[in-house]
Amino acid sequence: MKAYLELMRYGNCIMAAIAATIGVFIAYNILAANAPDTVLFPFCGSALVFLTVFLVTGAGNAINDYYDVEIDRINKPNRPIPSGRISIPAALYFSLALFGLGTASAFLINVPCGLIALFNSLLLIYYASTLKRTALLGNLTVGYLTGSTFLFGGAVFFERGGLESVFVLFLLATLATVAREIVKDIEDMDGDMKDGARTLPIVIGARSSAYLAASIGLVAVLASPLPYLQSLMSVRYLFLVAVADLLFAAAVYRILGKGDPAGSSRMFKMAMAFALVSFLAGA
Ligand SMILES: CC(C)=CCC/C(C)=C/CC/C(C)=C/CC/C(C)=C/COC[C@H](O)COP(=O)(O)O
Ligand SMILES: CC(C)=CCC/C(C)=C/CC/C(C)=C/CC/C(C)=C/COP(=O)(O)OP(=O)(O)O
Ligand SMILES: [Mg+2]
Repeated sequence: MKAYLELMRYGNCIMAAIAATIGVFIAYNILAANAPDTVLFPFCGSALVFLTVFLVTGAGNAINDYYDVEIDRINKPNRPIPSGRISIPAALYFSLALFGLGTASAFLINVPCGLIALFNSLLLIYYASTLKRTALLGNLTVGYLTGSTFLFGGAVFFERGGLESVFVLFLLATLATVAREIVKDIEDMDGDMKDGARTLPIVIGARSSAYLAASIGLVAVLASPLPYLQSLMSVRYLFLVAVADLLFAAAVYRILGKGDPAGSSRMFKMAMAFALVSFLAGA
């Protein structure tokens, strides 16, 4: 059981599910502010949103490790599949089962949510099998998928414009994730090169990739006041996201100043987690 939770990277699943639930809450706040007597908070829908994103994210992580087993034997040999704790066929069937359950639960919410979950599931499989080995396109894909958690939450109110209401959260999460994914590719250059992957650092070099990741990360920081300026978030958000911005700046320094991709990737993730807390507190 523990190995399967590790294969799912359940910490990421919880983060992603919380982000999607924040998307529901933000969209509800905006719609209820404009039509207080006609919008009811969807408790059941929120639970299904949390469950769907938890399952589909876990499926995406599992199928990723299924396709990455040869890279991970070099880069991350202690992961469940290369370490032999989970067999390759078991990992595949586990991932497909999670995709099926997650997509089914999304359709229980409404058709737009079901279609987003189905599209994201197919994209996660295509990313793991193909896209992740293409320069920048793989990074943009993971960025969209991570940012789409907010869109998925807003889609609960699809017919009332819920998607548009959370677009800026989608944008911030996508920018931050793309920056971190480029840094992760710098960290994984050895295994990726042996696997014949043509990631951005392999194509343009680690230093140029570091500058691009830093630039995208700093754009995300500069854009971070937007949810407050758009009245999506309270002033509490502003104070808390300032801490996240400092962590993003530290992540940028780690990769540009110290040439430490592993440390920068960890710092980016801490910044993203703290940014999520600021969304929660400010919503
Ligand atoms: C500037 C600003 C305010 C940015 C917003 C940042 C934000 C709120 C990001 C949300 C992040 C989120 C929804 C994360 C979900 C889980 C996750 C980490 C997804 C991406 O994972 C892909 C990654 O490659 C997994 O690798 P690892 O973390 O090393 O297992
Ligand atoms: C909104 C819905 C229904 C689903 C969203 C699903 C989400 C949040 C996806 C986020 C991105 C994600 C979890 C991608 C999974 C694939 C993955 C682990 C990408 C990074 O893989 P590698 O580039 O191989 O790096 P690793 O070394 O971490 O394996
Ligand atoms: Mg991988």
